[in-house]
Amino acid sequence: MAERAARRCCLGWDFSTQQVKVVAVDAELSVFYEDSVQFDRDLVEFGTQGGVHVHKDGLTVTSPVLMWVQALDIILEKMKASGFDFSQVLALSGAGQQHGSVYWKTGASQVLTSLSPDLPLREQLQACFSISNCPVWMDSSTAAQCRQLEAAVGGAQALSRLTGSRAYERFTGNQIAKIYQQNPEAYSHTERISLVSSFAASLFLGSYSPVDYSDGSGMNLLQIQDKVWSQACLGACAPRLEEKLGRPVPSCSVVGPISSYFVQRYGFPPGCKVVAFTGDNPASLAGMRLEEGDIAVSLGTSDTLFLWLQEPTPALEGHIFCNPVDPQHYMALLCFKNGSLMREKIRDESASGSWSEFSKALQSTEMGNGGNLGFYFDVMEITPEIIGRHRFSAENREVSAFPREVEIRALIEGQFMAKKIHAEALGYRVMPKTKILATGGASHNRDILQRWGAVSSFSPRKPALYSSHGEQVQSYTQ
Ligand SMILES: O=C(CO)[C@@H](O)[C@H](O)CF
Repeated sequence: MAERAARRCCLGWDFSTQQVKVVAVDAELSVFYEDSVQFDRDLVEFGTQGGVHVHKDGLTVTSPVLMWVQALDIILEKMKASGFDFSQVLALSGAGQQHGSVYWKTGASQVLTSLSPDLPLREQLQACFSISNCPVWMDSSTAAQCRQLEAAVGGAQALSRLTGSRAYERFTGNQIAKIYQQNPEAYSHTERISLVSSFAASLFLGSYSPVDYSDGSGMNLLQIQDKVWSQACLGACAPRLEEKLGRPVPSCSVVGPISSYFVQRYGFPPGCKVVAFTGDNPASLAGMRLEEGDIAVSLGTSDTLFLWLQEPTPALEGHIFCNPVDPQHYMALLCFKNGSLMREKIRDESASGSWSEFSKALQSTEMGNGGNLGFYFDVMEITPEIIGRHRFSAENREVSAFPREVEIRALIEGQFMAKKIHAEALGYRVMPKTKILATGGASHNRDILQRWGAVSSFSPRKPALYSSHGEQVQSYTQ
């Protein structure tokens, strides 16, 4: 076989809710390799749905940490089997679903630093976690811990000024507090707590990687102005927490060279740099090269709307994170939990599980949906905190059902109107030069995007709308 031309590159990793994905990017920023492991499809023994387990209480949501570890084993073996030349990898970094937390058992660091290159990660890390099922961002079971934290620091607004957000159930500090309160023995046997992003970086580093400022802003623990842990918040959540978290670092930090495990097992060069991983949304802001005044919409498992800010403007709704690109700046974010999983449910119910049927329904109905409005929250929504499906006819009467085409348009228009209304309530404004950039799985569906463009073009300043490929999407007026 002809020798493959050497192609120096960097690897980008995404440890998201539903999959682990890798892309290889060369010096011309061309993606020449990508692969993914879908948890539900490729790791069926873990029995997840959408990559998670929703517990019987309907509020607790977790994912098995060993599923994430094994997914990495699988994807690296697939790369190796495909003949991927790891020796050309100069550096790697990545993203993780925000707010999720991983609990390393006392003694795990010794295992992590002395991995045998003859064995997969899962086999060696099997006994390294004090909590097997990690709380993830879809969890909403920590309302009590949220109230305790807000009370400890002087209320919701005070907490928002300090950490960029009032207390949110999915935020890591409240999740740690719940584990300390309900499973004190596991907490006492935990020597390190990582976010999903820093957990992934730790696997490549062969030691504990620090939390970065940007993803650390999603914990209700980091003072976003000073970039240090808030002693008041740490103390309100759990004892001796700071020693389990380590010191946070700027999101663009090189945290060290790749572990010898990957050099010997896969052929990475010993000098391959590991750059701090960060949260999926901060990574999207960085990857999309968002500029001041632009707005990004990420249509993923969750839908998020975010933008670059020079100054923090903490409020009681939405979040302010440290900026992943410029540590002196910030980013604002609104999160909508009923994102792609909600769209997939309506697709299955009203379009026979087919995206092309879904698109046809959007094409066959008018903008404004004849005055019919719908809001669909099958799981407890974050923005705002509400659950259930709520449909209203043109006569403003609540109805129990819509015809299937009307239902599909009501879902999409309702999701985008909610984003616009909540964003404007926080002061986000479409400016003359505003670009709206779309990313995430659903952004590949032009029919969905064009409805977002139509909704956002309600404003007099008709912003330019771009897909995840960077192409401008002409938003129909229908
Ligand atoms: O909770 C969120 C952001 O605050 C979600 O967008 C998660 O990051 C999705 F993984």
